[in-house]
Amino acid sequence: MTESAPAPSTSPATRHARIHPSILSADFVNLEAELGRITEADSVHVDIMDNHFVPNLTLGLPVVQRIQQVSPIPLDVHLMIDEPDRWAPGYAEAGAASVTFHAEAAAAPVRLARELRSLGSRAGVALRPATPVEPWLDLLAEIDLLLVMTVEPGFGGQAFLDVMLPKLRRARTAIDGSGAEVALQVDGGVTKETIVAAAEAGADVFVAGSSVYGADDTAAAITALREAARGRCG
Ligand SMILES: O=C(CO)[C@H](O)[C@H](O)COP(=O)(O)O
Repeated sequence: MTESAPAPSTSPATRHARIHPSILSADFVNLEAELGRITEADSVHVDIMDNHFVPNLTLGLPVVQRIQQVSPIPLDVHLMIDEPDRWAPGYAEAGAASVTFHAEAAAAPVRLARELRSLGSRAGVALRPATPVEPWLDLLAEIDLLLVMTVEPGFGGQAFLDVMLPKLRRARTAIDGSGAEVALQVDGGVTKETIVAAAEAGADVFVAGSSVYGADDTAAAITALREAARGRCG
């Protein structure tokens, strides 16, 4: 089993950009080799789509269990599925470092987050662009990761929605005020240009699909993202 990455710091002085390439943009026929292209990353972001919650279908638990066995870096699982209360614990049992479910889909999010933590994963909550962050700010102590989607979930290669920046700023202010150790993740349209505004708005974990896997030199792409965000997070 791959070791979990250390929990992100909430101190602005020590917070640093964490880059999570999304294998949604990888070659699904050669996943092990594709994982080997991103060993400089902090985690690999694994998008699970069920063709119900979003209009796309990707991987399921058996594939994630196998990825967990061969991945040189921790797994950051993002569940874009209905009924996460039923399915998410399986991904934690598989050894994922973090399991993020959608706020819009969970029936009992606090109970689910507690279950994921009890199974050894960090618990994340994801918000579609139109989902307000405010109801979740009282629950920060119950989660380890808040994912603000910067595209409509479902597909890679979309443009970053900069109208999400105020939501990120409000989330950052609340996280810093809460004292809770909660990573603030953005996903969708992250490039070495858009990462600057996202980092300045308070994000500290960046999911990047096309901008990493679309590059010939994935290591250089990861480094360029990290450098672009350096010193700006929070
Ligand atoms: O969750 C996702 C889509 O729902 C993907 O992780 C995201 O879109 C990454 O792809 P890109 O960086 O190309 O936008």
